[in-house]
Amino acid sequence: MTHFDDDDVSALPAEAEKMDLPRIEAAVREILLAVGEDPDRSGLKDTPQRVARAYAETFAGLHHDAEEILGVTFDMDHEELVLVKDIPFYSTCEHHLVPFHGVAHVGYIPSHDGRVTGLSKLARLVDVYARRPQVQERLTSQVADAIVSHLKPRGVIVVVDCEHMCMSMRGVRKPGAHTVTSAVRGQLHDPATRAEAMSLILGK
Ligand SMILES: Nc1nc2c(ncn2[C@@H]2O[C@H](COP(=O)(O)OP(=O)(O)OP(=O)(O)O)[C@@H](O)[C@H]2O)c(=O)[nH]1
Ligand SMILES: [Zn+2]
Repeated sequence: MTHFDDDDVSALPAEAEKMDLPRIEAAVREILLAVGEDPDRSGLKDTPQRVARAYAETFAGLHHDAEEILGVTFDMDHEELVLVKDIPFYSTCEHHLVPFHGVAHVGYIPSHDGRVTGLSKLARLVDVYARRPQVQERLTSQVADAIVSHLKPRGVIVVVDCEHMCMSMRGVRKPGAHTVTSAVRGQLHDPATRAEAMSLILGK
């Protein structure tokens, strides 16, 4: 089995320290054997190590939480909708361990005391939950609920639009099919407020 030397370690994401990379390597080697491949042929010899390194990145969100991202807020006199749309992300379907990917639109109406977060933090929050074995519905509600817990906003809307590789490349084989999920909290349940947010999300 390949092991990580000093050069490899410097290329690893920090989260790798919390993962058992040799165990991932051993498992990948087993999968290659099980499907009828020769894991010792030259093209595959470094693959278990590469996959372990890639998984450290793909599943890095397991070792982060919303508090790290939304723990610091600042005051701003803005009590109306803040929306970051078209946040691209990649996640991993927990049923088949293949990617699903697309965009998230994340909006909230700040609390009366003006607790606001940096715009980039909304995109980082999406990644914290995307970089895990996931289903799209849970990803959507986790992002909304993290914003509710940490920013105490008056309302939240999260809309996620994805293509699932497990539906495109195998199984039902419907490339191009999109799955759209939404999570709405607080004042964004109000039809007019929700309609305004949706028109901003859908507007080009
Ligand atoms: N609700 C939901 N379902 C998902 C998600 N990602 C994948 N799936 C579905 O999970 C289901 C798993 O169904 P199973 O019948 O257990 O597995 P399968 O035989 O591989 O199913 P097929 O994909 O239909 O071949 C499939 O219908 C997938 O489309 C997701 O994010 N949310
Ligand atoms: Zn799947």
